[in-house]
Amino acid sequence: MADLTATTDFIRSQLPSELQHPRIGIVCGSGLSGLAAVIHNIQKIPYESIPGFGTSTVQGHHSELAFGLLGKNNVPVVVMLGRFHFYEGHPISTVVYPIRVMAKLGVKEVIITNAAGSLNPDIPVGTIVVVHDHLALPNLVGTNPLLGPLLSPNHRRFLPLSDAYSSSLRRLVFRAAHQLSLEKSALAEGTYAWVCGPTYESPAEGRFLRHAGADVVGMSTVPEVVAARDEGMEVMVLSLVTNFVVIPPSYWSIREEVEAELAGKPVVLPTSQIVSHEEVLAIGKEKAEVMKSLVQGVVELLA
Ligand SMILES: O=P(O)(O)O[C@H]1O[C@H](CO)[C@@H](O)[C@H]1O
Ligand SMILES: Nc1nc2[nH]cnc2c(=O)[nH]1
Repeated sequence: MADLTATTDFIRSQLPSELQHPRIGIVCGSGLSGLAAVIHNIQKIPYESIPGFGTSTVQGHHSELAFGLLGKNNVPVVVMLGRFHFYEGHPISTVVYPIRVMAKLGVKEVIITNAAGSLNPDIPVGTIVVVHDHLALPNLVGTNPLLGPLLSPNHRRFLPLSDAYSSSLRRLVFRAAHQLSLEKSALAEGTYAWVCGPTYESPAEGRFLRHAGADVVGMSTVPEVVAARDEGMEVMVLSLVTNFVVIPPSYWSIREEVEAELAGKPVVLPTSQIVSHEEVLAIGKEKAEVMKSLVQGVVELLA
């Protein structure tokens, strides 16, 4: 891992003193970097210039670390305008490096956003899911960001994750939503499944994740959550549902379809939907305002 002190020294050298000690860290997911528009006194540092950072290569992810003041009460924040995904080929330590940098800069709470597919018929596209738990298949089978030697004697060897998603921060989301007069249906609570990607789920994988208890699925966030907890920070995650994961019934049979055709019986084909990153970004754009207001509302309540 790169040297955290060198990274934070470099970052501070690029900032005026009032922005050097951010209180809250924010990660903007696919298509959700519009938050930058409401940050006052914003200063952006390109990822490629920061020691230890990779470059975010995914469409809809800017590749800049922003510092500034957010909300009516001018809370100093550090914002990742774009993140690193494991599927981009970054080592898992690089994926979570900015989170460790946030901790080193003094951040105590991290708000993480992402775009995700819904596995739950009760959670439609456009809903913002307040994540209360996760299912991390990569963590369970060997792609855990905490694999390897302890970073310091202060880090724990066995990190519990039963309380990873702060209940007090989750409460604040619903309070902020109330202040914004959001409809009840705008928010849901649920479990996020982290998959490596970059493929979207096959129907059987979608069914599997749903049966395992996940409500939404995406290719990010959980490594950041794990690293943030490892650094002792409080975490809140908001997933914007940008699409449905297609889960046709497993009993659909092409043989029965052909036999029905040959027998001259009516054939009802399952509706087919193919998810795309363009669709993900389009919904992100549509819902950017709500996400922005919600994050800003939580920051105002927190500080
Ligand atoms: O999780 P974020 O970065 O919001 O992006 C989500 O959208 C992309 C797929 O469309 C994947 O990267 C997935 O993880
Ligand atoms: N894995 C996964 N990631 C997503 N990100 C946005 N939508 C999806 C999805 O359907 N599946």
